[in-house]
Amino acid sequence: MAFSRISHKGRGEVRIYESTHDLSTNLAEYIAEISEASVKERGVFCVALSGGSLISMMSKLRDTPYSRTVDWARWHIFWTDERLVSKSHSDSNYKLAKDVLFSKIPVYPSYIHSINVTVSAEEAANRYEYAIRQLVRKGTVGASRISDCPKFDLILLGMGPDGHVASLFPLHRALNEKNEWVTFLTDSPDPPSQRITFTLPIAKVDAFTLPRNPRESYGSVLFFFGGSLDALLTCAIPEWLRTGIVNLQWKQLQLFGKLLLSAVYLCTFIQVIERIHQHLPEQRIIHIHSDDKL
Ligand SMILES: O=C1O[C@H](COP(=O)(O)O)[C@@H](O)[C@H](O)[C@H]1O
Repeated sequence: MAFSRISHKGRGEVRIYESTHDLSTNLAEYIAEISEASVKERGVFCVALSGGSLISMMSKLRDTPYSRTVDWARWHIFWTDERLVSKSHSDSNYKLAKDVLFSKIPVYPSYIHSINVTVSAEEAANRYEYAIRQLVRKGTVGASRISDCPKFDLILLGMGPDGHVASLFPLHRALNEKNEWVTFLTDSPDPPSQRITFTLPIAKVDAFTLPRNPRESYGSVLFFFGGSLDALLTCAIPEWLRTGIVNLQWKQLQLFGKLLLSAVYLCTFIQVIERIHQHLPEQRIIHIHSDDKL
């Protein structure tokens, strides 16, 4: 299987695959290995999943040998984020994972820890955090040795085209949440607007993908605060101001704005990465970032 590795000074590595097929084959193998090791060590395997393209990349787990060899009855499944829609809605991360995976493999229904979407987003976040706290207390979910955080055996995160992971969006205030494990959004930049998400202290990042198209990504700085600066700049400057300025001035303003935003992003990025690195060796988190987004 062809893939190249980039190591990050003992802080995990990036694997770049030549095809989605190779990536999903290797991902299934990796998940099965971590599951086996966790069950051996702790008697259970606690995995947190995002929604999106990640789920189809996990679909090889339904096939042999995994359908027979994985100890499915020991799996506890969590969601890194959820959209506040009914569980039968096509936007539901729960529905996606259930349709593609969990209706096809013998996991215990009571070990599927989905997010309650019948209450307000705030209430749903509080209840989910409470449920996780109870499981940490019982020892089902591991506890961090260095922070007041749960330690899942594995967290699998996709990444949206704008660089969002779980429902943590670039520059959104949910990124500043330091105390809660789970928070909520009522103004998600991507619909649906109401979402529940793991916060940055839990959804730490240990793989760094360097986007291959520098024009779109503005280099590695935008790994987490990803996306197009043009789009962000357009959001940041009100319409009345943009239309009130002649084209030439607008070009200069764009350049100035880009420089300013780049500086702000760089500072914020460094801070976030420093914070993430404080916790890195503790928890396995895999980022899936497919190139066709770039
Ligand atoms: O909105 C979401 O998007 C991200 C990324 O999805 P992808 O299809 O672009 O990989 C997903 O990880 C997250 O769970 C979901 O709520």
